This record gives sequence, C-alpha cells and structure tokens, in this order.
Amino acid sequence: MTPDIETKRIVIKIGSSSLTSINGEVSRRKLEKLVEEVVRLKEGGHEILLVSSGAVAAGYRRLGYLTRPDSLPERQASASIGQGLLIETYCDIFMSHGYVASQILITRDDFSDENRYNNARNTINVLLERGVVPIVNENDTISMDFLKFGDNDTLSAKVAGLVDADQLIILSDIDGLYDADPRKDENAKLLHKVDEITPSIEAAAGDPGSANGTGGMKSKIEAIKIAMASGISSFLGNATTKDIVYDAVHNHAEGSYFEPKNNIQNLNQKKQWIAFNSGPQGKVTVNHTTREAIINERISLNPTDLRTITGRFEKGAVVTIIDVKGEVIGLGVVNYSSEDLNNFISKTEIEMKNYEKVAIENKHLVCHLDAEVPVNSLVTN
Ligand SMILES: Nc1ncnc2c1ncn2[C@@H]1O[C@H](COP(=O)(O)OP(=O)(O)O)[C@@H](O)[C@H]1O
Ligand SMILES: N[C@@H](CCC(=O)OP(=O)(O)O)C(=O)O
Repeated sequence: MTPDIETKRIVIKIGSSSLTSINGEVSRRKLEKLVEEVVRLKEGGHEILLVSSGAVAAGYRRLGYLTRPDSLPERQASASIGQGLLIETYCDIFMSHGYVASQILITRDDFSDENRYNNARNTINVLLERGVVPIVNENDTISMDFLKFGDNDTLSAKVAGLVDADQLIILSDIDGLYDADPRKDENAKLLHKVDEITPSIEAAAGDPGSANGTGGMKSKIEAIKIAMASGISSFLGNATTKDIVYDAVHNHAEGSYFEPKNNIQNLNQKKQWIAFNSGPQGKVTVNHTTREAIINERISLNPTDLRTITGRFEKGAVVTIIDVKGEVIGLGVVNYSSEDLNNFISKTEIEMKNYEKVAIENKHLVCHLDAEVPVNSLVTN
C-alpha cells in the first residue's frame, strides 16, 4: 500500500509513565491505546518502529519492591522481569490486530562499534520491510551504568538516525515542551513550533515529572538536538491525548513540533555514526587560522596544522577536532595513530615540512572534517 503522506518511516518513543501504572505494573489499557494508533498508521502504509521504556517500571513490583529501586543491580533485575512482561503484552495486542511485533535490545556498545551498528540497521530494515513492528529498548539487564544510554530519549533519536526515519515522535505524560518547567512556573507556555534549540530552551528543560520517568525534559531536548542535526523532524506530545500519533504525523496535533533548519543537510549514515555514536577516542588541537579554514573552506588537516594531541588512538579512529580555546569544531577519522602524530609534532620545523610534503604527495592527510555538524548540535558520547 502507498503511504497516505510523505512521512513514511516513523519512530515512536514512549516513556515508562505512559505504559505502566503508578504501582509498578504493565497497563494493558495504555498499551492497547498505543497499539491501536500504530495499527492505524500501518494501515495507511507507514513503517513504524517503537522505542518503548517501561521494563524497570513494569518489573519492580514482582521483585517485591513497593517503589522503583535505586541500586543498579535491583533495577537490572526489575528490568529482566518487566521487559518480558512488556513484550508479551505488546505481541499479544499486536497479534489481535493481525500484526507481528519483535523485540530488539540494544546497548551503547552496539552503537559505538560500526560493524554492529550497520548490522543492527540491516536487521531492522528487514523487519520493517516485511511489515513487522520492531520494539526497541536498552538492554538494561546487562548494560553497565557508565556505559548506558541511560534514557530512551537519546536512544530513540539515535535509532531514528540509524533507520533513516522521516519523523521521531516522543510521547510523554505532558502536552509538549513548555518555555519553563510547568511544575515550577504556572505561567509556563507550550511551544508549538521550535526551529532551534537555544540556550534558553535548554535552561527551561527540567527533570522527570514522575517517580517512573528517568530523563525528564532535559534528555528529550538532547534527543531532539540529535534528530534535528540528522535532518529528522520531531514531535513531542502527550501519550494520553486521543489520536495523538495520527495527528502528529498529519501535522495538526496539540504538542511541540521541531523542524530541522533548511540549511542542515541530512547527514549520511557514515557521518551520523561518526557524529553521534562513534565515541571519539582522542582530540587534536588546531590553531585559530586553521579553525577558520576548516569551517569556511572545508580544508583537510595537514600534519603541520596540529598543535597538540590528546588520548591514545589507532589509525582509523574518530577524534574530536578542537581549537586552541578548547571549542569543538567537529569530528574526523584520522589517518595516523596518536603515537605517530605525537612523534610528528615533536619534530623540528624543517623535518616537519619534509614529512608533510610526503604526506600531501601521498594524499595521506591527518583527517577531514567528517562530521560537519553545527557546533551547538554536536553531541559526543
Ligand atoms: N520545560 C518543560 N516542559 C515540559 N515538561 C517539563 C519541562 N521541564 C521539566 N518537565 C517535566 O518532564 C516530564 C517528562 O519527562 P519524564 O518524566 O522523564 O517522562 P517520560 O517517562 O515520558 O520519559 C514532565 O512530566 C514534566 O514535569
Ligand atoms: N530502559 C529503561 C527506560 C529508561 C527511560 O528512558 O525511561 P523513560 O524516561 O520513562 O522513557 C526501562 O525500560 O525501564
């Protein structure tokens, strides 16, 4: 079936409080509402991928806790119970509508390894093309605290980039983004359309609203920054509003729309991986003149452009390119290891010139600016 509008592939992220009851159980009623909305879009020809939170919130009660536990092992044990319950309920409801759903559990490591990243995309593409609804969550039970995405908002934006989605819809327990935290400021106003995440928007975004939420508005804004920099439109709205998903796709929902700027080109898959997932392994510093040339003339870095090298990395690693003031210019894949580059910058000027001549003749420059993401949108691990 041909999609009824241009927005074909959609990633929908839904938070814990919108799927579970306050006392820690899967709410079948809430899942039914979401699935009915997804089915309506599927019948219109859209491909839908869900990023669903709720594993911890759905599991802690059965472990014997009255509230969401604080320690990592207790939360991981809760997720181990809750994830199964969630997927069982999703699959059952989707099946009653004639659709197959599948489970995908991802760790941050899977995204920082380029082969695993590409492998995840190929698998998800097969599922989407064959009409399945993949349901993604972080693999909470085995993710180490310091290596976690931590919140599914960021995960959903990265997944939207991974599958080249047309739209990211984030459903929460609030009508959208307000210009101040609505719990603290009763005059806070809903922002219907946002073209740029300014510092004042970042300052307005506060912490979670319920005991079951994790990232709050802060992590939603971080996620939307990634989506915008990847050229993906986003929408933020209330999961309980009638027809919210259908209306969000058709541009007339009550909530906040975030449109990437026209001058932001869709980053290709390789650049998205470099910008948002690679986790740079070191830094190279360049002087002010080189900074200007990198940004304005898109020059590649010559060995003599380098001032300092930080970190240990091998040839082929992703590094952050910064200027002498420490400001990030972008990211690039290096043609030399940190050891080679450190050896090089310790040479005399004449030795350097000779070395550089050979490097240029062999087209073996230090690196290009591979992730041409506007500096204020650049999110590194
Ligand atoms: N500027 C803001 N606009 C809207 N909501 C905000 C803002 N700042 C903080 N919040 C809070 O963020 C909460 C949503 O985040 P969270 O509790 O993590 O939900 P979820 O479980 O859906 O991810 C809202 O309930 C609201 O109280
Ligand atoms: N992966 C965790 C969810 C983490 C998370 O981001 O939660 P939420 O803020 O409710 O979207 C879980 O399934 O419990």
